[in-house]
Amino acid sequence: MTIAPQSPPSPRDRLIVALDLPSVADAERMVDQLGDTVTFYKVGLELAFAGGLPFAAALARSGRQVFLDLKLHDIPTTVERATRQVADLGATFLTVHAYPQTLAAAVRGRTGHEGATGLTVPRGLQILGVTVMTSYSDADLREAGYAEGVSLTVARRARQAEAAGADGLIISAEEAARIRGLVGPRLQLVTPGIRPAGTPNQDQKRVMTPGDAIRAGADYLVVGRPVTAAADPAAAARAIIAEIQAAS
Ligand SMILES: O=c1ccn([C@@H]2O[C@H](COP(=O)(O)O)[C@@H](O)[C@H]2O)c(=O)[nH]1
Repeated sequence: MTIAPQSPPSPRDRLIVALDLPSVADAERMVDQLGDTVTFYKVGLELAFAGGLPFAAALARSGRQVFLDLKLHDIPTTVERATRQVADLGATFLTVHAYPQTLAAAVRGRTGHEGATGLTVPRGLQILGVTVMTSYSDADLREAGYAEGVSLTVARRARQAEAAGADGLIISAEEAARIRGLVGPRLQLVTPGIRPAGTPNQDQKRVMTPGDAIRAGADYLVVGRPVTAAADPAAAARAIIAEIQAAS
């Protein structure tokens, strides 16, 4: 079988807006405000625990791309079965923590699933391994008992994710160029910790501007508060997309 090469996403499709909001009603309002400017949304823990999974499925059915940032981490059977359930929601990306057992289980869960009809259901779900959270510095990681620090830990987890058959990585854009050299072109590099110039870092420690992140080799930028807490979220999103375009 020949697989046609995928065309690279447009600048607009490379921006993933994190809907870290307290209710589905707030999320619906934000999606309405952003209109056609944004095509790709992330539903994380806050919204998922507020009824966000049916909302995410509806968003996917409406033609938007959906990233379920659920950061699964459990014994392999639980992760595999949970991934099977998530695969039915129509999302594009699902995160799991980038540990070898967890990654391998999620990859099994997103493939070869039998639907209610007994036929294998075709899957679009891609598994992203969370390497080291962008809110962690070297000191934070060492305090948590990981003596290697950020750079070596991200590299180790990236190689393990590739070996496990994951589709992509959550890294900070600071690591993108080096990790691309390590893992080759197959894995999608998805980067939170994006801060347009002049916006506060808040709890993020490893940050980059949208333009620098694209130049460093990020495939997708995840942006939450700089868009959702802006006075004009659509204008903030348009400015980021313009920066992505200029840097592409
Ligand atoms: O390492 C990680 C993994 C996930 N995130 C998520 O991305 C967004 C970032 O939101 P901002 O408001 O732009 O800081 C948020 O949903 C995190 O849960 C991350 O930041 N870092």
